[in-house]
Amino acid sequence: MRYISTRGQAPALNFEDVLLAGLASDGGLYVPENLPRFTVEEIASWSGLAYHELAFKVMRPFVTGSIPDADFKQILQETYGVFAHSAVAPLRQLDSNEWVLELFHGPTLAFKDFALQLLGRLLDYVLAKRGERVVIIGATSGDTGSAAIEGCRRCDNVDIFILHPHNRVSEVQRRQMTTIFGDNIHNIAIEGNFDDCQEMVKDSFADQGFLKGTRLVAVNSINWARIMAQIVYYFHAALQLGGPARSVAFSVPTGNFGDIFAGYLARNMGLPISQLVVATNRNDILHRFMSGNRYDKDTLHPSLSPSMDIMVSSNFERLLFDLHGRNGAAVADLMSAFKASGKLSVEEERWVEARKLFDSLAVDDAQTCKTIAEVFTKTGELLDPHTAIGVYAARECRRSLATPMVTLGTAHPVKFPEAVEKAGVGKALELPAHLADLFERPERCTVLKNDLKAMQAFVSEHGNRGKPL
Ligand SMILES: Cc1ncc(COP(=O)(O)O)c(C=O)c1O
Ligand SMILES: N[C@@H](CCOP(=O)(O)O)C(=O)O
Repeated sequence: MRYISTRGQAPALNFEDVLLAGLASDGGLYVPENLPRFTVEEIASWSGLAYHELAFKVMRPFVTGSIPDADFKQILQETYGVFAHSAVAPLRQLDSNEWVLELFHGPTLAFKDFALQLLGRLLDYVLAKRGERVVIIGATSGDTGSAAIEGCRRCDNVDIFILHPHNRVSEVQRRQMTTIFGDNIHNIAIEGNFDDCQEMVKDSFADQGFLKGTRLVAVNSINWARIMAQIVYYFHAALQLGGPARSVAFSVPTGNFGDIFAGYLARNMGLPISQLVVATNRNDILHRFMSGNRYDKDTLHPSLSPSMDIMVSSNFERLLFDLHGRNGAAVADLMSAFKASGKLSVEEERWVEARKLFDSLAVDDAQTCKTIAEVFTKTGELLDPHTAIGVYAARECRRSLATPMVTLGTAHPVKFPEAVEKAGVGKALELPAHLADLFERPERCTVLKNDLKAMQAFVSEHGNRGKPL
């Protein structure tokens, strides 16, 4: 499998090189040159497979030529063996034909574990084979950071730097990152917002001099391997609900557009998905695009769903690439105009094409709390605020009551006590056993100004197991 850039100017890479990349050298994002497509019969034959076996069937075409089948199978078995639920991603029914896919049974209690547990193991495998060390710089609004640290902490050949917006993640999320010690683990709180952190990561790919020749790898969803792993659970859910013989709809709490883009790819790979609902909080740039063809930058507002406090949505570029007939030059022009003006819209017919599949809704904090309370009272299922946004948007945007609607349950409510408390459900939240002493553990974190050079200087000073690069 070869991967090409959405801006058309970077060299094509194989899976191993795409895993060890982030942004392409032309500033674009890597996507498969040709997406594999499965027949309905083939997908139907996967019914009843264990999660790791299904993961192998879905992802195999993406890694072919880079990772031998036997090694990939073993990596997948280990990856999904660490999840606390035997079904890995269980479905919970809320109402008639309405479901939540619980994606929070991994070690850090968010959907990010599905990809980052795999990514850590793949990096270990590939770097050991190459005898190479890398530096990771990742940006987090709370969940990617801890999942990436957990996924990579045992990697011998990785130094990981995670940037989070100072005082803008929940305390549980912060502690999940800052209480993990190791001379290759570095937490940096940036005095800015998530978009500032994300921009620093992207700017670092553009100018890597500060790394003195060490390779820079991404753990955010700009890394193709993240998206690849997230495709699998759409197949997993649909197969349990009568797919592929019937269509399924999904509602996805959305920020960087990675998770929902994985659903879009699952559909293009042959899985009958009739509708994808983009569910945002008040940081609603994606909703404004889907509802009115306006992708315009705005001010970023803190919300009760902090992981989705994102303005510039990385993976939207991957969708734009497809909407423009995979014309890299057109995407490069659009993205440079967006960089200059902070505004983007597409030709009417391209937007209409997107709207055939995508609907959207922006949900405010009050409605988020109301939904947490309502669902808890009716079903006993305690939703985290991100998932609650997905459930409310699913109910509002649903096209057919006859089609199963699955909301992705992206995080465990215990990570967001403020929202749960505001919802007034009166249920005590208990951290799982492996995190029971989280609030007693010492923390380690460096606070830095919102300044690219200061962050890069910190990385060069500590990038070799805490020593200078
Ligand atoms: C709990 C939670 N829900 C939803 C999202 C949105 O996912 P994406 O950025 O892939 O759209 C995130 C992070 O981005 C998250 O941490
Ligand atoms: N919500 C994320 C933000 C980063 O998104 P990513 O999927 O591109 O890593 C987080 O919790 O960090």
